[in-house]
Amino acid sequence: MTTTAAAATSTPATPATPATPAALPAPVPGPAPFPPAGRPSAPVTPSASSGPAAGALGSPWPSSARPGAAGELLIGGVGLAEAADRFGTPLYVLDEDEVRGRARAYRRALPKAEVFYAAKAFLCSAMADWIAEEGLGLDVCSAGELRLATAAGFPPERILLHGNAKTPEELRLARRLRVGRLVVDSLSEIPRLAALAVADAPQRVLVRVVPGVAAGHHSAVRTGVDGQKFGFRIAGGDAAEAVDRVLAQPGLELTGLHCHLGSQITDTELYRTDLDRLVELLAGIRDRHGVELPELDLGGGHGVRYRPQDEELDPARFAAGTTAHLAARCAERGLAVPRLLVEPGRAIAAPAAVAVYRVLAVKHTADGRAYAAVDGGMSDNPRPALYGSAYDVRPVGRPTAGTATGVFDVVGRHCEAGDVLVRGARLPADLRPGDLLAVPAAGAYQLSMASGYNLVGRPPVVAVRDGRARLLLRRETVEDFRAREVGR
Ligand SMILES: Cc1ncc(COP(=O)(O)O)c(C=O)c1O
Ligand SMILES: N[C@@H](CCCC[NH3+])C(=O)O
Repeated sequence: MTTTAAAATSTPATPATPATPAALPAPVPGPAPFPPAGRPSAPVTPSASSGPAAGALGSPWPSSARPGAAGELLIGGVGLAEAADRFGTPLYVLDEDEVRGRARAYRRALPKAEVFYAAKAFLCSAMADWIAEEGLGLDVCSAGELRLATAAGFPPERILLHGNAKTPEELRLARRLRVGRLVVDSLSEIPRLAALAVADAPQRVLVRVVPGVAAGHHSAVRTGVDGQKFGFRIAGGDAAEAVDRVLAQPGLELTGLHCHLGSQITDTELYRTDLDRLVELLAGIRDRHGVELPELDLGGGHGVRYRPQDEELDPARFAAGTTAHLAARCAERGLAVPRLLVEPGRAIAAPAAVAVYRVLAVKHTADGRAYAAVDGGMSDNPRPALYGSAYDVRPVGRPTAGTATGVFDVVGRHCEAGDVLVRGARLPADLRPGDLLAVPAAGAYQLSMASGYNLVGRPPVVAVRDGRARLLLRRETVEDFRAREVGR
């Protein structure tokens, strides 16, 4: 076993690795000094592009992605290698136009619906600004998300608050800020919320229900089924009871039902099955209480491509299928068609970011395996370790055309054998320390679930647009951790 490319003949590679030992590793630069927070930085000069038009790389890369000279990859007109040198690695590069374009696509596809971006996918003040400017609402599920959004100026009436365990403070805060809608998830919160109601402004609420539809990429995110903590089951009558109790509270205005099936769903048929059950419940509520609820929230869960071969859920197809199906079912049951609400998170944020890592070590083992160890890992992207999620990866910053390739596991730097970011990646066989690797579809549930493991620190986020890069979030340092230490 060696730790350089010199012994790469043991790589399960095609064809054989060049016999010459790798050049000395390129120096690994430390983080560059940060420009003042909140102000656009000087433009990063776009490298001369030799590649085809925008979108040339196709999904899962942002549509602005295009190859530049000498192996550079441009996102939003900014070279990733250049950004890595300037801001350090690991680095998350967020394409503002991709976020805005995806938000707009939802509004176009669902012009009569209300679209809420699910903040849990990734939230910072700039993201809240873009979402607000594109006319979407915001789905939050904690006081933290709520405070960040409103501090950034997001209009509270366009916010919807979720949570299976809302604290009394969260309920009070939501009322004080006059949050537009609140999704009820347990019987005990109904009287607590009603007690906070203000006479002139009843709180609009939806009741979260469980239709018994299994959907989502992993059991941990399947929330449309029995036997998990969210919502009220339709089967068995839990949902009907919750509706009864909300309707009995004069301070609460029940506007509709909410259902979130799960996450990373690519089959639109599942939403139609969901609608069948929701419309039956709406009809039951009409029959029992004489009220027709005006809103139906189908949650989020729209799947994206992590690799070129993956399926994705097309918002336009989703929109066409669900609106037609809802109208047909409502007509059958003699119901007025409720307004749709949707809460996509991943589908707006994931494809907009690319994670950039620097290779710190390359290891070829006598049993024919090859590992590329990078400077990030499960602390910035826990998804592979949590769900076995698969990703694409490509080298950036040096020409690779015509280079022999080998199969590598791209591993993180954390002290767990399960800290593997990408399994079985095809990368240049002469991959060496100092090389840069880019991982697309990095914008959702990576930084929002990032941790302080091993005190490595969470990476910075740089927004790119029109050839300019600006730092949104600086790198977390050990000083941030030490600042929280108030005793010893
Ligand atoms: C209630 C609710 N709404 C919306 C979302 C957003 O889901 P996704 O990012 O898969 O669209 C989630 C998370 O899965 C959720 O729990
Ligand atoms: N964290 C999950 C998605 C959870 C969505 C929240 N309800 C993932 O990365 O796939």
